[in-house]
Amino acid sequence: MSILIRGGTVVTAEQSFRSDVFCDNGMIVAVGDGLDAPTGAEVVDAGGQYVMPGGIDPHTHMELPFMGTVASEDFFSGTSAGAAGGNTMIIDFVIPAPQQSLIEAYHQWRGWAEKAATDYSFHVAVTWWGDQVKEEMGVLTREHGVNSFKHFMAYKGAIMVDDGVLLNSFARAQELGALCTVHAENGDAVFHLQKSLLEQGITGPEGHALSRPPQVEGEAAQRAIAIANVLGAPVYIVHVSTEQATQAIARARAAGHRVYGEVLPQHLVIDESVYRDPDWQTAAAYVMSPPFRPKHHQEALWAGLASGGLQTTATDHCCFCAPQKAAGRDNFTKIPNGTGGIEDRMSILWHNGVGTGRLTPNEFVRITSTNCAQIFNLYPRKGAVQVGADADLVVWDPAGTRTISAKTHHQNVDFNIYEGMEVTGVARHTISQGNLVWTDGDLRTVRGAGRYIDRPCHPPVFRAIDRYNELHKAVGVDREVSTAVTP
Ligand SMILES: NC(=O)NCCC(=O)O
Ligand SMILES: [Zn+2]
Ligand SMILES: [Zn+2]
Repeated sequence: MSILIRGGTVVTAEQSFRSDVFCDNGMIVAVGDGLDAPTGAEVVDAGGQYVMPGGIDPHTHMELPFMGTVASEDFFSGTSAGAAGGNTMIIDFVIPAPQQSLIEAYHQWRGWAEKAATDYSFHVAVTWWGDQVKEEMGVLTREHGVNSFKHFMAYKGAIMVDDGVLLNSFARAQELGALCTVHAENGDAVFHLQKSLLEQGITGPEGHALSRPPQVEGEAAQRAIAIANVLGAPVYIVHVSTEQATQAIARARAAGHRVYGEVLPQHLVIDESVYRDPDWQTAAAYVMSPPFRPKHHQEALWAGLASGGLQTTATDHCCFCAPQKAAGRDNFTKIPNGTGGIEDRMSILWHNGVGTGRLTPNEFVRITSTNCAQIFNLYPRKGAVQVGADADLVVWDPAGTRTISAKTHHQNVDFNIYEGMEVTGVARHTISQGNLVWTDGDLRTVRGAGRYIDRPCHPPVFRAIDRYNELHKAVGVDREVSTAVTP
């Protein structure tokens, strides 16, 4: 199938220019003015609209088994909802149970993801350590296109790892040319505070935020960065929600370290007051980790995105419906952690970022696709509008408006954390592999049309890091054998 996108303004991470874009056989084959539509080509009128790389969400959890239940959104419904919001790729997480083979878990997730409607890839979590894990990290990078590993510093007693595991895993990943990512919260501190709050009789969702104060994230982010620095390894902090973690990343980057930070739109626009909602079910619907914060943290996150100190935006899309959240009715530590939003990420960021002058349209592209593609070694196949790139595009209507609601969204969850927000900036058409999968409100995704995308190790930045580390490697002192002292 071929498709001509006519009359729009192409917006990339670097520049904006009037141009048509012609796609054939799943790829962009021409970018230029006045392109002709060959017979049979579909023509999309992009007059007055922006033609941008499709959004890439580097942090989702479709059908994740978690906290005694399974996330309600599966790979088909989730990637379809993503397409309705202008996304054309996700990077989800394989999360092996402690002691489970990483390869076995990887195949489990690959099976679940076969129903995805748009392209996808996987980070693999390291949830325990041993020779088997070390070996399997190598197999995943060499044979299965995995170039990033995830570490949870929280969820004590489940998938949390300690500093010893971080050191071993970061060192191994560095050897393989793979990037380590971390969920930065001090799990011991969270556990301690949870216990103490329950003892005080605080059992409601407000306890969730009280047990995970900003310092808990700031300390863990700083520790993960320090551990990475000790090894000369890069590190990527997922869902940065606080001023403290933002500053830790900025300090490290100013000192020349390769540290990356990801922000979720929900942390930019929703604050901690939601946990004090008098309705338990509403308050519980917002339970996610890290939790929503006092408002002033939002300004720090926006500043991080605008300054380039924070590079990517994701959703951590992990949906649980009200009956699932109800598992924590009497104890906030049992409320499944997670919120949705893959359908709304792009609109929330456009409306509150570009619409308020915090971001330029080019910066918007950078933080919704290009930086992610570069950091996780997908660029320029993804995250670019250029000949030879995949035809994964969004035709963005900067003046279009919609009101977000669970009544009209395509996400398989009964609540929308942005309920009632009216946003300007909407995906008018989404093109995945050269096919129109969302057009003027019509969702045309196909179950199973998504492809698993390999991500090779050793992206360019790793070659620079390897060179730097080689020039700065530890050198011992070559001493002459001493004859001065004889026993
Ligand atoms: N974020 C969240 O609350 N749930 C999903 C697991 C994680 O990313 O921590
Ligand atoms: Zn997390
Ligand atoms: Zn997550």
